[in-house]
Amino acid sequence: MTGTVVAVDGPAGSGKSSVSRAAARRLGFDYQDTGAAYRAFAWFCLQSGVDVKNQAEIAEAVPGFSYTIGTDPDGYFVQVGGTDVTDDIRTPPVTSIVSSIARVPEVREHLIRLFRGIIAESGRPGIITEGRDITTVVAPDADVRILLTAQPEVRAARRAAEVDGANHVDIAAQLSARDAKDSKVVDFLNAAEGVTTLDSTDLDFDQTVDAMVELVRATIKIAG
Ligand SMILES: Nc1ncnc2c1ncn2[C@@H]1O[C@H](COP(=O)(O)OP(=O)(O)OP(=O)(O)O)[C@@H](O)[C@H]1O
Ligand SMILES: Nc1ccn([C@@H]2O[C@H](COP(=O)(O)O)[C@@H](O)[C@H]2O)c(=O)n1
Repeated sequence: MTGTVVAVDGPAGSGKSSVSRAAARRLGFDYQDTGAAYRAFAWFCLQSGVDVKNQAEIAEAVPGFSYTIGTDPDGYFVQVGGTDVTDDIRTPPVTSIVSSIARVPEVREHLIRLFRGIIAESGRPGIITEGRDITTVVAPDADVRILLTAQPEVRAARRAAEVDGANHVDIAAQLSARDAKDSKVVDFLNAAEGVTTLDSTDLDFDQTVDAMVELVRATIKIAG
């Protein structure tokens, strides 16, 4: 039986992966990073010589995509056909094409089925799944639905702090370009009905994790 399902959406760099993973660890839940699947498929297309400007070619590559993700927050990994791609999917060549790949309907249909299967098969008391369309498309009936956001300049500053010598202006432009492209496919900038907005602009990392954990615990208490 599926436990508590938590859906988290938000723009690039809003803290979806890091905060969701830390909250899952605290709650003893599984954690599913759906952006990793789109990135892994983009990596697979590059490796397979698919013309990433050709939607038909991208769609034809879908059946050959074999994907595994670790949902233990302490055992995160991403594999494509047995190859570990956990780090490779975060590199600029993948990040620069992932939005074009993610807008192909056959890709979305395939991955959404896969995400729902992973949620259904979770053996833990709950699972936090994060991405762009989790609260609205993948798991609209989730027990807890959160839009995690932060002001664009704050998101860019946090991302820039991850990389030595990063150019803050370039990073802000990249985040905003990706959000503009992605938000043509799904709306993750506005909270859908019933979705709670968690704005971390003025919160530090631990305060944001505390707020997410509290939202989940409050729901479990009401339900139980
Ligand atoms: N409230 C916060 N205070 C300070 N830093 C934070 C906070 N939330 C997240 N961060 C940091 O911001 C950076 C971006 O977070 P993260 O990678 O989790 O975002 P994301 O939404 O998953 O991004 P993307 O969509 O690009 O994958 C990380 O370095 C993370 O530690
Ligand atoms: N539910 C989702 C999740 C992700 N995407 C696309 O994947 C890209 C990478 O996501 P990250 O969270 O790892 O940054 C993102 O830019 C989207 O193009 C998606 O469409 N739906």
